[in-house]
Amino acid sequence: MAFALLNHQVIHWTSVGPTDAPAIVLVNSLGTDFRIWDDVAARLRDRWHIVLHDKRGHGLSDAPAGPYSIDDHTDDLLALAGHLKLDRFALVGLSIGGLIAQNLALRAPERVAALVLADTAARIGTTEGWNARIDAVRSGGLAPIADAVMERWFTPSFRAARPVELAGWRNLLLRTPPEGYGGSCAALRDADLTGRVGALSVPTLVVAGDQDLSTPPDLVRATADRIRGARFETIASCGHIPPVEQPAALAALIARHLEENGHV
Ligand SMILES: O=C(O)CCC(=O)CC(=O)O
Repeated sequence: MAFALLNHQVIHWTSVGPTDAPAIVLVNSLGTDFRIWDDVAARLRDRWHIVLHDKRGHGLSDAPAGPYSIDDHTDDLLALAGHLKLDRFALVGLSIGGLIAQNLALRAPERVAALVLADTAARIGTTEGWNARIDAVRSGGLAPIADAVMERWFTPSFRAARPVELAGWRNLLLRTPPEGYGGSCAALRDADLTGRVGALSVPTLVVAGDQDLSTPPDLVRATADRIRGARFETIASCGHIPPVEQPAALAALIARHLEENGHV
């Protein structure tokens, strides 16, 4: 693991796999850090250079006072790519990470060889919903929302069969700084790329967990329908966090998309 000072923030990052292989940048979701990608990275690291980071407000990165914007998160990611001298890379974004990925691919399409958007949309949630979540976290921290979040992240069968892992991922959520979590909720509240995703020019795969309650498959598919040439796939027996619940299926979809688009 490593740290870099980017846009005046300490950003925690790591990479695995051969540094001379084509790069994949994985961008994580709200209330998580880059450990959610461990089981996906393990499946891809023989063939690709995998770059991971904790977005601001999360993990071991700085959590400056919010609100943040999708452009702030995108600026941090572009700065990390510059720091690592990554001219061109595949970009895989989960949920808010998918919004960051869409935004980066719109701002710097020449940098993005291929795009995978997982459990995300051009617009996620409502202003009222995000403001309520920001208020809840500001007054009570993460604990009061944690059980409801776990029900959206993971299917009932995962929660029943893997209670110890569930407790661990709940701990990850609980340890997210409230300022960082709320700051990124504001970024979600203020981001609406609906009118812009039609301009995406990068080969795009859009993926949804079939039981995702945060970004349900119909919402995810609606964004895929706006992106020229995008392919839409669902992952069976999966909630909002496929890299944890169905890493093999997600890794296989990513690998196939990159192979089909020559990023090998
Ligand atoms: O996961 C994200 O990045 C945002 C979507 C969300 O609200 C997740 C959740 O249900 O808590």
